[in-house]
Amino acid sequence: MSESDDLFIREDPIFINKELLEISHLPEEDRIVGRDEEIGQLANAVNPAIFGQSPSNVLLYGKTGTGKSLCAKYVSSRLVDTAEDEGINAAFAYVDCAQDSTETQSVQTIADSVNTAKDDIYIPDKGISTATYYKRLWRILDTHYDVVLIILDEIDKLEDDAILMQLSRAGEAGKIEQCKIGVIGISNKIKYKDRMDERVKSSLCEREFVFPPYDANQLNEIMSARSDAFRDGVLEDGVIPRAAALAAREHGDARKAIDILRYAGEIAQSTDTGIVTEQFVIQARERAETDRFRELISGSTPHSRYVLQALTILSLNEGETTDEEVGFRTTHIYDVYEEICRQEGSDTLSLRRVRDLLKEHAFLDIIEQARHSGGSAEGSYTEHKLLEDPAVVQQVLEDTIA
Ligand SMILES: Nc1ncnc2c1ncn2[C@@H]1O[C@H](COP(=O)(O)OP(=O)(O)OP(=O)(O)O)[C@@H](O)[C@H]1O
Repeated sequence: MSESDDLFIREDPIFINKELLEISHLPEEDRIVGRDEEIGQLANAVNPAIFGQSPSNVLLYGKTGTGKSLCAKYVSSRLVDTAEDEGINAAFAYVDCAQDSTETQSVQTIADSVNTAKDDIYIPDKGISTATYYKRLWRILDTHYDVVLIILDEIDKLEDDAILMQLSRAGEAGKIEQCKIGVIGISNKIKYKDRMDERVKSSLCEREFVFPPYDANQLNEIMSARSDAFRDGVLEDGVIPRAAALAAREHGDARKAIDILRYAGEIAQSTDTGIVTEQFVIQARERAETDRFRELISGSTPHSRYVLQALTILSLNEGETTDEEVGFRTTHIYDVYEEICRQEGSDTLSLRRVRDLLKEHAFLDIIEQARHSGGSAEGSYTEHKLLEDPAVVQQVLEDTIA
């Protein structure tokens, strides 16, 4: 091959602005669709910050991909800009509590992200006590800011309420004198509040908003507003409506819709057709499902996966004989689980432990559990049902168990 021959493609044939479809991308206002009301309510709750007063603490609920994080970040960044116009020093910190689930990790992340001056206060990644992180955080807040918003995404993943207690009481307890703190908690679990300590609950849940799922039209609009991620003429007409319809069927998740669109583009890239077809959308949906599920079970132990595999085998076998989704009893799952352990050359856990593992899967919304009363002869029992497509679960488990 001579040097003038092109070994590489110099121009992406499909995407022209792919960042628009990255999940971390924060779209501008004109690309945020159908959330005017939620944005207005949230803005109203934190509005006092503009006058240097305490913003209300807010809890946002809603299923995944309903725009909670997006609206929280958008309103916070607008607040910071508007406050600045009014001569108020404001900032916001974003914590992904799934990643920073301990008190120390979350306080470190907050302190680090507000420590923009980096003059005399040093926030190391680790190596100092939780109490020292707090002390430095309070000092940064009082030295540099009038008001700070703290977004705690997936707040239900925090190991305990300790940081919530600290943040909600910092002013009263005299830890900070000048700076006001507002907390925006975000959760997918509507029951999260029930688990909260009473004192934390009363101060953190001053306002609560529920984000409803998107319908197919809204998903269509959300994706259309980003179709300039693609080169002109690359998207077949039916692609966005098809992706919207698929995502709407599964609880109106905008994240999934955007993932499907991006993957469909990537599939087109790899096939050299130069065009994104509806067929690619269908393949992309399978890939999006598989990826999401792989992430969901990535931290699970081998036995937790064996238990899930047992339920998957039962679901797949049952699917051959009936179209109805049926549940399976714990003892039934346990029998199959024992067989899997034998094949894997592993000891079995007790029935009670397996029951706990099933409960954990239910907590992650991988399965659904229902209690039944079998009448006087049988007593009551629990049935378990896969919420994910069994074929997807099987595919992922094959990859991870192997
Ligand atoms: N109304 C909208 N307009 C434009 N894009 C949106 C909208 N809602 C969500 N998105 C996009 O969908 C993706 C997921 O949204 P977001 O992270 O805000 O959802 P979430 O409700 O916080 O979900 P999770 O609980 O899983 O974090 C993001 O890429 C976001 O940009």
